[in-house]
Amino acid sequence: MAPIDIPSFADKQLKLLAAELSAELEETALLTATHAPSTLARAGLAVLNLSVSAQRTGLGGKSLIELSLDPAIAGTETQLPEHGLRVGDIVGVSEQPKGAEKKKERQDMEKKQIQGVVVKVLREIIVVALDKDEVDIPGGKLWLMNQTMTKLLKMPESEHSTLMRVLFGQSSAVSVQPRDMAGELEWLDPSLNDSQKEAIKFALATPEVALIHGPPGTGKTHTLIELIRQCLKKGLRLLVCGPSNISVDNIVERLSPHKVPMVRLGHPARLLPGVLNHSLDILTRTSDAAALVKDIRNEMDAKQASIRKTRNGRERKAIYGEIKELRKEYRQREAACVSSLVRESKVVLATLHGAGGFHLKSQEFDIVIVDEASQALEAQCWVPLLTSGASKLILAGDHLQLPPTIKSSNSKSTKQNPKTGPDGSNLETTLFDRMLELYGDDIKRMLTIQYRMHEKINAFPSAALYESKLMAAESVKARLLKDLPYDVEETEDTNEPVVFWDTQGGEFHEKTDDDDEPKSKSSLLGESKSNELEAAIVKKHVQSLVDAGVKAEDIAVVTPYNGQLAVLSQLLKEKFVGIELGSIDGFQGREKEAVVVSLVRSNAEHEVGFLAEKRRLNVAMTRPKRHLCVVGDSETVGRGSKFLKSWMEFLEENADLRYPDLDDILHDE
Ligand SMILES: Nc1ncnc2c1ncn2[C@@H]1O[C@H](COP(=O)(O)OP(=O)(O)OP(=O)(O)O)[C@@H](O)[C@H]1O
Repeated sequence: MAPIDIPSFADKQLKLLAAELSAELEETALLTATHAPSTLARAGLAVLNLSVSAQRTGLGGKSLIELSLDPAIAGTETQLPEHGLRVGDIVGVSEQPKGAEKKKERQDMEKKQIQGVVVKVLREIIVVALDKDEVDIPGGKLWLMNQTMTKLLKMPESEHSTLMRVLFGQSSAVSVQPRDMAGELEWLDPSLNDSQKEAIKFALATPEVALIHGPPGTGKTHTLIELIRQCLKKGLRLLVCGPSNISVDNIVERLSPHKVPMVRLGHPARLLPGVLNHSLDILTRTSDAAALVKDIRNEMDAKQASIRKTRNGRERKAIYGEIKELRKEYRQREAACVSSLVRESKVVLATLHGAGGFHLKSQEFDIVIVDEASQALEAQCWVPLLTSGASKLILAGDHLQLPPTIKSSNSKSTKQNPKTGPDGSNLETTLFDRMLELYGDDIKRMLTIQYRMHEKINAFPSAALYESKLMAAESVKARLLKDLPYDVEETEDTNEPVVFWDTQGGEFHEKTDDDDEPKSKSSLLGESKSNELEAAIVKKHVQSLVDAGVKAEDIAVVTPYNGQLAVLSQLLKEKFVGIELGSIDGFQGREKEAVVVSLVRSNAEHEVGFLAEKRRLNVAMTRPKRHLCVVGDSETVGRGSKFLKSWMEFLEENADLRYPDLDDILHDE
């Protein structure tokens, strides 16, 4: 594989990120007048809907602009949404395209972007010092974008670390030899399985970059906990990140019983209550070092009180002076307290964008670990990589499940426009994907025992996607609904791990939601499809599970189409209180005892749309523990792709097959 040029990679990513933002804005502008959370905003890479609330000249004659939420959009809400921008971040500010703007106009706006550095971040404002003195500040609604990629673009070659060069294929990754992994490790967790142990040994032995490939339910986090503890035994310092707060908190919670010296960065209001005692903000107030800070606070309060008692103007002025000095000291001590807490922590945990914070400035780490790496945009992963100075990266994820959602069509890998390779010209390509494309399977180890699914549910994904290496653990391989720890009757459903309701025959036809609606609106909802008769079969199946005693909260129904979700909600939500209904994409990372998948597509043209994405199907079929029920038209679906054809064949041979009777269904309705 040819080495990748870093500046041109960063440049392509920057253009794609800008296009992605435009695409999202276009969509939200048409759907609603107010702003909706977007992928980039959620990823901490952008803040939308801002306006300039003040402008002044700062040190060195630089223009400073103060940005806050545009009141025309935000109404009474003044607090900025979570954004991850920190003092020192390079940002671009530009006019926010309106949905109606033509592509050319939008591109012109992007060109007019002005660059600057964040100098102040408060709850309600962000102040940016502009790079150039005389610039036209754009009018109207603005957006601001984190420019980690700009940093990468502008970084001189002499500053590129060995790890960076390896990540771009400019130096090759040193491959790990069996002898490097030969020594016996003393395992801290006796329950680890062999593939987990192998992955840990591999990650420890790898000099630069290692991938831990964790298919559904295989204990990625379980493995990372042992890996972190083993690294600590070797005296290494770690920066551990994930794309979401919950992914990071999950690790903090599981490390906590092991008394690891760690600190979690991030606003306490966004952390799980169970991890608060590791939050940097909280520790700054409660630790021993905090006592010194508190003493000064008390002294300041006492002085403040004495002012009220003093009538003499000169004395008052003197006390004010003293308070000012004390305040300075207070700030210094607080900063020292924070920095010593961080310095003493062998493990620092933060979201990917949170890792860009000033707390980590001049902090050195040996290794960056990213959990759920195949759900993160590559631009996000570069935040901890650029701040940490680490020489090694460990990514844990599963590239065979869904990547982060991308809206801009010029970045999406579609059938007509297949993946364009690892050169940065596709936002959907994650760092995890790119490493696999660059170095192949030698760079990863796969976890092969899953602790979720019955072996019959496991069989197809294992064979079709995981080279038949994925096995069900002894403890789960034969679990059925009838064995649930509460009273469930033995029926043909509760005794069966995989059921397929095949609607072939053309009677259960799909409906396109724009059949009776204006096209533009429905295409925004993802050209949504629904299938009411199929939904009726779902209802019948759920009813029979519930009649057998399965609790509604142990059942989930998932579908790829929002249109079908709306139909299912109407039919099931009130009748089966506690049942979970969701899109397949939204259910990634979750599990349920029983899962019903409604495939929707049934048409004479054999069009399957969204279903052609095998990573989506993989997510759908790997959510259940004890019972998977698929409802769909094998004639339509089976002709969608090779993968779909083999899935339909598998179901026909292995599932408990059911053919619905239309009269029956209509009668039940
Ligand atoms: N070696 C093991 N022995 C027994 N149980 C295990 C082992 N490894 C993982 N598990 C169990 O498997 C389940 C999934 O593990 P964990 O939560 O660590 O995985 P995850 O990576 O977060 O999940 P997923 O891979 O599905 O995203 C947990 O209930 C965990 O206790």
